[in-house]
Formats: sequence, structure tokens, C-alpha cells
Amino acid sequence: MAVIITNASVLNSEGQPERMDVEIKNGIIAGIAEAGSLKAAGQEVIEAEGKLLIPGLIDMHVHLREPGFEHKETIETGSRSAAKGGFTTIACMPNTKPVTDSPEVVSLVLGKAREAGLVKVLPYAAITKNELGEELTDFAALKEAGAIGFTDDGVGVQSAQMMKDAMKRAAALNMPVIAHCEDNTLVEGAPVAEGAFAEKYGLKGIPNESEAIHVGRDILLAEATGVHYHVCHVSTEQSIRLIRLGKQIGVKVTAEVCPHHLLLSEEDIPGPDTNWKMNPPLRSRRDVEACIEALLDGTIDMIVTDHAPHSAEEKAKGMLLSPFGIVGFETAFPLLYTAFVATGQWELPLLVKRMTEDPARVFGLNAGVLKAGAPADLTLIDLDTEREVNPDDFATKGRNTPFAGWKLKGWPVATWVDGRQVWSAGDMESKKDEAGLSAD
Ligand SMILES: NC(=O)N[C@@H](CC(=O)O)C(=O)O
Ligand SMILES: [Zn+2]
Repeated sequence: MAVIITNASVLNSEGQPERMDVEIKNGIIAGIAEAGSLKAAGQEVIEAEGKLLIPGLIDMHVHLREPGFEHKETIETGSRSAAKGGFTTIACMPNTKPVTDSPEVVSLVLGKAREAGLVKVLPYAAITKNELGEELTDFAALKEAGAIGFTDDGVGVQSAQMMKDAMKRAAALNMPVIAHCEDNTLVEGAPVAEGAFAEKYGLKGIPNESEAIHVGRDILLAEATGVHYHVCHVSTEQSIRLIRLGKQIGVKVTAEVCPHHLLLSEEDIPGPDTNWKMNPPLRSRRDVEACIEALLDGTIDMIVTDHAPHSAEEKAKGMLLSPFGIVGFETAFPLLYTAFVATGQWELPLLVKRMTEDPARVFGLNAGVLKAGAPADLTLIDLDTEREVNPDDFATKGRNTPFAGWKLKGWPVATWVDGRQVWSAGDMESKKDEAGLSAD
């Protein structure tokens, strides 16, 4: 049976919102037509008047913590959090326990994701065994098992030779290498970036070069090997300069940036609060401006959350000993919508594109577009209602966010994956009930 989402605001090819009906059938977008024109007897109808309907959001950098760290998150809780944040496809990092460095762990992740039955989960596999940087994993077997790319995210691959070998192998398999860029010799246990905050609290600072030195090295290695090289969570002006040059000279380099690196600088850290500790760290205002400019001009291809849940106990260990990372799914779209689109700085279609079409294009996914024949991965958003970020309401197990109390607009209210509604907000539910309709 078909489901009609009626009177939704859909961005047309010129990026203008138009009132439309969207028909979902057999998991596919069966049709898009003028508002009110698709309703027919015997069909389920979802009233979406005044709401924005976009392709389901895609997040190519997330940590789901299973296997091994289920106290932080499970594939089920992470998937639910993603669905609530409007995401329909997420790519999970291999820094689990055991590390996703064998076909067995890839299969386990895919199995758990299927059981959860919420969003599409694409696993990355590790570049090196146990992410120790010593021995390459079996790329062919990992690809065969369903891994979509190789990364040691959480740590940088310290050896240039190891990275070059990895890139050669990945290129031969037509697979991307996704890099957490960090030179450990330049970091030495510092919890925050170099800058005013580190100075004020007498902390060692993480310098910008620790990231950019790997970006530069790896762009040269990508040029030499021909691999698709993707830079994780870009946070520095210097990295951006190098990526821009790499793209100019035709190296297959792509990049991502996180909402927090577009919104916050080290000057904003209110005090020794570990909800502000993440890797890469919050940098200077100048770096933030460079990230924004690079996202707008396409040097940075996409937005990712780097959703990194940790338990309250772990985050209570103080600035030096607590783990790096903040949660991201449930605040990403509202944060960026409120800060950049509602203020008139960015066009809405640009934000949507960087979270849908662009990641799909870069990673070759059949997703990210709202058109007839595409999978019915869809997100409905309420652009008007303002609500405070309340970590106690999160679906993720993590409460570690620096955005608690922020007043935001642009909250997702319903999410469909392959035509199945995997999440809806309370008020959407009641509207359906009043109309005596159900979306399933
Ligand atoms: N980003 C973080 O601060 N933490 C990530 C690791 C990572 O993505 O580098 C984590 O796994 O907790
Ligand atoms: Zn990382």
C-alpha cells in the first residue's frame, strides 16, 4: 500500500520550497506532485503542512560503540538517536572492542544494525590490526564482508610507509581511505587546542600542525597512489589550505567537518568542563571561519557529526583523563539551521546538500536525493518551533554535549527509511491519531 505525505514543503531544483505531495510505495519514492493532487481513497495520508521534507540526512562519521563499549552506546540506541536526528544512513567507525579489523566484526555490526531495523548502517573497517599502526588488515576480505572504506579513526596512522601501503591496497580494490589526521609526536597528551583556554588553565595545547602535517603527507601519498583519500573532521586553517591545493591539482581528496567546529572556538569553552573536550579540539576563531568558508566553497564536501557518546563516569574524570568526544546526531541539523540558515547567512539548500547529496556523491551511495525512483529515505522537519537542547531527552545513551540549553529551531519530526517510518515526534503521532491514520 502507498503512503502519501501531503502538503509538505519540498525544495525544487532551484532550491525554492514548494508545497508538494510525495508518494511512497514499496520503499521507493513513487511520485512527487502538486500538493493535494495525490490523495486517493484507501491510502495512508500524513499531513505535513508547514513542514520541510528533505532527503534523509547522511552521516559518514559516527561511533556506535558496539561491540565492546555497550555502556556508552549500542547499535540500537545509536540508530535510534540517528533516526531521531533525521539521519537515515550512518557510517560507523571501527574503534570498537574488538576493533572492526576482521570480517567477523564487520558481519556482527551489520547483523546488529539489521536487528535494530532503524537506519542504514555502513561499517568502516580498520586500516591496521587493532588500530595499532603496525600491520595492515585484510582489505579484500573486509570489503567482501561489507566494509565501505578503511580508517583507523580515533588515532592517526603514524607511519607514512604504512599509510602508503594502505592506500595502494585500497586503490586496487577501488575503496576509499578515511583518515583521522594526527601526528602523535606533536600532541603529547594535551586535552585542548593551543590558545587562550590552555594558557589560562595551564594545560598543554594541541597545535594545528598535528592535524595538518598528516593532511599534507597524505595528499602527497594519495597523489602517488591514486586512492580516494577522505579527511576526517577537518578543524584547521592549515589543513584546509592543503585540501584546497590538493583538489586544485586533481588529487582525489575529499573532506568533512563537524557542527562543533563550525560553531565553537576554544575561546567559548566556559571552564574545565569535559563536555567541551573532543578530538580534534575546538580551535581558534580563525580556524572556525576557515572551516565555514571551506564548507561554503566546496573545499570541505560534507558535514558529519562524529557522534562520540561516552558515559557520565568516564566524562567525570576531568580535562586530562576523560575521553575525547561529544554526541552529535540529535542536535546537528537544528544547530546548523538555527545558527546559519535562520540568521540568513547560508541558503537552506546548501545546508541540506552538504548533509545529503554531497556525502552520497562522495561515497557513491544510492541515497541523498528526493526524486521519483529513489529510496524513500526521508526526513520531515519543523522549521518553526523553538526548543531547548535537553540531554535528558536524548535517545543516545550519551549526555556529553556542550550544547545543553541552546534554544534551537529546525527539529526533525519524522524519519522514513526505505519507506518505513522509523521515528516520529509526539506531536506528529497525535496528529495522525486525530485523523485516524497511521504511517506504518
Ligand atoms: N572524536 C572524538 O573526540 N572521539 C572519538 C574518536 C575520533 O573520532 O577521533 C571517539 O571514539 O570517542
Ligand atoms: Zn577521529
